[in-house]
Amino acid sequence: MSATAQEIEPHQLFDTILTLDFGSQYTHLITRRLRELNVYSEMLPCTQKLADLTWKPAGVILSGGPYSVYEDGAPHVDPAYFELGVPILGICYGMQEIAYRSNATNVIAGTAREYGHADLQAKKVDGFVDRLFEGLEGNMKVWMSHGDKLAKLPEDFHVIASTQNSEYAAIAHQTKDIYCLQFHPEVTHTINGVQLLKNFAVGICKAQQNWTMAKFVDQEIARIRALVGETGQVLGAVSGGVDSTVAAKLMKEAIGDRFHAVLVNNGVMRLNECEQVQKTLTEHLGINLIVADASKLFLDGLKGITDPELKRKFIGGTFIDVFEAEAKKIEDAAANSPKAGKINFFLQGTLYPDVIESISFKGPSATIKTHHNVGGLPKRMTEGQGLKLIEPLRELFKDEVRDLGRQLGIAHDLVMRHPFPGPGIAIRVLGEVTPERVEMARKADHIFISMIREAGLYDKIGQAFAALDPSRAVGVMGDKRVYENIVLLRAVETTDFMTCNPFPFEHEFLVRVSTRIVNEVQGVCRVAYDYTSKPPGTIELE
Ligand SMILES: Nc1ncnc2c1ncn2[C@@H]1O[C@H](COP(=O)(O)OP(=O)(O)OP(=O)(O)O)[C@@H](O)[C@H]1O
Ligand SMILES: O=c1[nH]c(=O)c2[nH+]cn([C@@H]3O[C@H](COP(=O)(O)O)[C@@H](O)[C@H]3O)c2[nH]1
Ligand SMILES: NC(=O)CC[C@H](N)C(=O)O
Ligand SMILES: [Mg+2]
Repeated sequence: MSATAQEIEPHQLFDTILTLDFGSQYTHLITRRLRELNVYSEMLPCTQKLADLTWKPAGVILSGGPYSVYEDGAPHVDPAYFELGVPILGICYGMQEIAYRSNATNVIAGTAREYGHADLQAKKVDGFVDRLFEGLEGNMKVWMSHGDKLAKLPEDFHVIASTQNSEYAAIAHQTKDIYCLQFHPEVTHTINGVQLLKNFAVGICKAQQNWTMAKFVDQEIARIRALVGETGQVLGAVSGGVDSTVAAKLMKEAIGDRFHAVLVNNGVMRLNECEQVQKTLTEHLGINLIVADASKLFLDGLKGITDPELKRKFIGGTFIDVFEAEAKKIEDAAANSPKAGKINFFLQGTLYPDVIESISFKGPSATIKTHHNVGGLPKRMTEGQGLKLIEPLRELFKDEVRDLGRQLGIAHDLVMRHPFPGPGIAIRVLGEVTPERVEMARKADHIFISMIREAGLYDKIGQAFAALDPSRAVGVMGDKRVYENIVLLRAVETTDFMTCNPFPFEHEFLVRVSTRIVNEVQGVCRVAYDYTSKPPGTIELE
């Protein structure tokens, strides 16, 4: 990355609150809540040394975490942050860490663990420590999740709020800008938690609330131009999904037709999807999209594969083969023309949750599905062809990407599309994938999604699709015995796709969908609705 491109990273442009992650499930919510307040925030692992940080945060938050500060091997913060001269807020583990640093006997295992609601009473101390609870002087419902507690007040600290169980529910240093909360202000169960974070970030750290999408667009376009230079060419894998479409539009704005978008028809896309995506991207967004039809290659190769992970591996690997071939074709076609030149960049729609997943301080975490690991797709491409990655969305959450899409003038329907996995219908045809089975799943999915749209439910649902079960069932159709396939419908409510609940359709609606699918999709005689939440299920069935 060139020096100019480095200079305009968001944390250089916006006052940034740094959240150091000690492994809590809620750490990313701290970052989210601050950004909702238009304060830019980034999350780094708790092992981040201040000396290795290339920018100065406006304030530092130490998150919660599953460890006990007094345990062997528990993570500890680099003491240099306390000499940086910016305000510090410790949340739960973060609070215990601050107390422990002051004196190791300050933190002990509590006699009663405390999970859930608590009634908090803020206390006026008459001093600058009152600023954290400014405007929140009365009673407040907060959410606790801890087993350890402070045994005594660290030296030079005041109690600024208590609950019945936690005498030290909030404490603050008498002269330095150090604040600690035993409860979690970042979860929605803490009523007014956002106000507390605002008091810290805006009131105490003096961070400006100027993180907006409009600003991000300008800044990101400038960054891409600096990175790619005057002649650089960029290749992008574009699926028609929200992330790659928004990223592609941004590239188009930044470098025009030096951006080449490629959609791979892998034979497991939805009904008419490739045609529609091509039309939308070309006509509506002015992006020149090449559709590489590799459907036979994919479908032939999928023959006989039943294991979900093997399907993903085969599809991922074949994607790369196709992209490599396309990159070469584009270069060859431009040879001896003014546009001749090597493609030296590859666009990827990586989002912040993927980044968080890979940097979060959780220790070795189990891989549930390979797609959760960042950068699986283009690794061989980037190493093999020496392509450099461009990831314009890597600081953004999904709803921020949607916001960015609207900012770039992308139509509502496109911006609000449900996510669709790269391996497509191949992981929705459970067991072996054959062209006939793909066709059944595809038709059933089309009926289900069209009916959801007609009922005005599409935007209320996080993701919906039809899948095909590997077993068959007996039915009676037109007085004849049939032994045919079972379609599984899945629709979920979710905001972050990490957890979900089944969507509560009205019974009558599902009956109507079922009737249409059985009537219209040849080879299907049963329809079932999946009521599993995540966890223990996952959103996809494979
Ligand atoms: N059929 C395809 N052709 C080209 N690239 C694809 C295809 N399917 C997936 N990709 C690439 O893989 C990436 C990951 O897919 P993913 O589904 O996570 O994102 P998306 O499709 O852009 O957005 P969404 O999450 O809304 O579906 C895409 O951003 C795109 O770069
Ligand atoms: O690009 C992708 N490649 C995959 O292999 C893949 N598997 C799941 N998903 C999508 O990820 C989200 C969470 O899905 P799960 O609960 O099934 O893990 C949901 O939005 C899923 O559709 C994938 N996306
Ligand atoms: N949520 C947390 O940060 C918990 C901190 C610590 N592990 C405790 O149980 O008290
Ligand atoms: Mg997709």
